Amino acid sequence: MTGAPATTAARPEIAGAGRVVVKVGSSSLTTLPGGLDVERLTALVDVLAAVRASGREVVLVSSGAIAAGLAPLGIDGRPRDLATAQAAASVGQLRLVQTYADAFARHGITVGQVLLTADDLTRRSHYRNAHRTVERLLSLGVLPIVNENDTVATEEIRFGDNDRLAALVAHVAQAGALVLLSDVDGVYDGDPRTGPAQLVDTVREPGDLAAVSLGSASRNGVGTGGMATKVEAAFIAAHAGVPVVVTSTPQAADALAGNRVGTLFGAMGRRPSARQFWLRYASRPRGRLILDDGAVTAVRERHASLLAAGITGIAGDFLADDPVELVGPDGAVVARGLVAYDAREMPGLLGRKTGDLPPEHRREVVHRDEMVLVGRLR
Ligand SMILES: Nc1ncnc2c1ncn2[C@@H]1O[C@H](COP(=O)(O)OP(=O)(O)O)[C@@H](O)[C@H]1O
Ligand SMILES: N[C@@H](CCC(=O)OP(=O)(O)O)C(=O)O
Repeated sequence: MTGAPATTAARPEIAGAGRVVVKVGSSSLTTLPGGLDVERLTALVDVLAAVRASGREVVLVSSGAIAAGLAPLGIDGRPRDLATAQAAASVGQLRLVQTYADAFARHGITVGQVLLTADDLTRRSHYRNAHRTVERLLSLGVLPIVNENDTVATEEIRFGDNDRLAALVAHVAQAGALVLLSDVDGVYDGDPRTGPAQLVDTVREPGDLAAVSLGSASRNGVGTGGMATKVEAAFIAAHAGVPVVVTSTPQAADALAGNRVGTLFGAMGRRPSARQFWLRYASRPRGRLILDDGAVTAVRERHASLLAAGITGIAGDFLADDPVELVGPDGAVVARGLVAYDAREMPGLLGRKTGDLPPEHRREVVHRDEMVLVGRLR
């Protein structure tokens, strides 16, 4: 059931998206003293149920597990230590999905819980698995509700914020649009809490936000990233060819109908292959290859494969097929790619011309098809 009806909406790229990922932040689902705000959650469910009834598919990325666990545990304010946050998430996630399940059931919609750790998207095989699961849930008519698996995620392996998770899910789910819902109705040219600010209507390229200052998270202290993580997530999705609207939760229906609310980030590139997207945004590099100036130019300007002759050093304990960063002599990251050798094989290859190497080592160190250039997002 993909494919929304033809539209005359102000933002046809959103209205016409047959599959949408909607992300809602903690600040929209919880009350100031902590605990779930069932009324606001139910209002959002009603909107999403109507979107489903119009024949579109919906994947919901919902924050709120930690915030929803605070009141039942008698904890005041967002916990600073990981173990307490994990305990709160354990209690809160259950309440969160149970409340969603009940509210969606009133519309005859079955929900499925999908809890992801960063490893599920940073490892290529797991990434494919996440894609298959979401696809199957949708084909069965289930509405997937995604969150980070906070109870097991440790500091080092966290996504950190659900905005970025939502951008990755939009790609994993091959969505046509992403809507990021929060307590503020769009991106302003300055933090609206600290003074008068103007809503940005549309962002077509990163330069459109060059002069914008993006402050910290919301007033009630339950959100994590503030507008900065939303903008970064919006750019990730937009660069992957997925248009994004950043707006407030009460404007969800308008945003999904393609009406002119919030801030639209137009698609900023063709949809990359799953492998390219994963390499660029989701993979976790296991090491670094240091390139000389000639290799930087060859990789960046001619999109050439990386040969041993242009590598001056390595760092990290990677294995063949692991993702690594390609960095210039100044330490700036130029590209990411899948390396063709184990780190322990590399010292004997560095700086040597391909013809001088033994036959088993005459292949590229990183093939151009296994490489993506890394530019600045904004
Ligand atoms: N330039 C800006 N435009 C809009 N909002 C901003 C900006 N800078 C900071 N903010 C703040 O970001 C907050 C939203 O982020 P956050 O609290 O993380 O939300 P959520 O919990 O919904 O993910 C808003 O309350 C807003 O005050
Ligand atoms: N996974 C965490 C949410 C982390 C997060 O990004 O929160 P938010 O900034 O409110 O979207 C939770 O469910 O509490």
